[in-house]
Amino acid sequence: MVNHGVPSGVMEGMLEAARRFHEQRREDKMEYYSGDRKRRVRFNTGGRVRVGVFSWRDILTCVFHDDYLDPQAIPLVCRKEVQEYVKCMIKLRETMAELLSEALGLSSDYLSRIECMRSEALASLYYPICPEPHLTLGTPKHSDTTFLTLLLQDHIGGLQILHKNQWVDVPPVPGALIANIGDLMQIISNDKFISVEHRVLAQPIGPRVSVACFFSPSSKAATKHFGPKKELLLEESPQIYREFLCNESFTYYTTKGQDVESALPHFKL
Ligand SMILES: O=C(O)CCC(=O)C(=O)O
Ligand SMILES: [Fe+2]
Repeated sequence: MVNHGVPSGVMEGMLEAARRFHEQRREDKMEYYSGDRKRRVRFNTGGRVRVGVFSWRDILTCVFHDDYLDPQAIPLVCRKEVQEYVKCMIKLRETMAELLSEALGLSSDYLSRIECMRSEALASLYYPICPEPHLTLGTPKHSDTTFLTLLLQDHIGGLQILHKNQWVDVPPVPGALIANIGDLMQIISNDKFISVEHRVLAQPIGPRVSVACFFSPSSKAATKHFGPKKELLLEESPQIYREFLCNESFTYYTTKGQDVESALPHFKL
């Protein structure tokens, strides 16, 4: 868990704003209701995650391409908070990019230079109280498909990671953020970093609010090839994954990738 200088007021403000959006009248949210992934701001409820797998949650997604989204497009009830929070996420991303580059033994500006985290999708998640929690999940088991996720959760709990085949609780810690490695980071690190599988339980308590910031490449970088960096490939760690275009990975994730447990095998050599 990390938190490099995101003021606690900004985090609390973001959680409250997310709750405010979701607790509006249905008619006010429906303006944003859409299944079209090309829309920069969209609201969705429950829905199919994979064949036979549904989620017990509502989601408002705001997509910042190259760190930018027209403020007018953001719902007014959460506009100020979303802008402020994303500004902090962008700052924290720079710190994370440096730390992760160094952890890979690369120059500290490497991940920033390849622009693999220069766009953000900010997801405000709302998990209503579930009357029959044993029948479903808030968010089914998955690993994140992008490079990095910074996650903020409220005090309710329910997030779990899969560790040695066991589900382990990630208890809420006030003022803390969770950093999740995504599949694409696992690939370019040649398995030095692992994208952990996680899920959120449906619960008889709540509602639970969380905010996930998913980082993906800039529009310029999305047209370039990514793959394990040569410096990371040694005799004892031969190349596991092939090169890929981000647009290709995006298409895979939104089509066939929806029906497999993990998309990583698709990228193996
Ligand atoms: O709500 C959470 O705490 C996690 C959500 C999540 O893992 C996701 O949306 O990818
Ligand atoms: Fe996730």
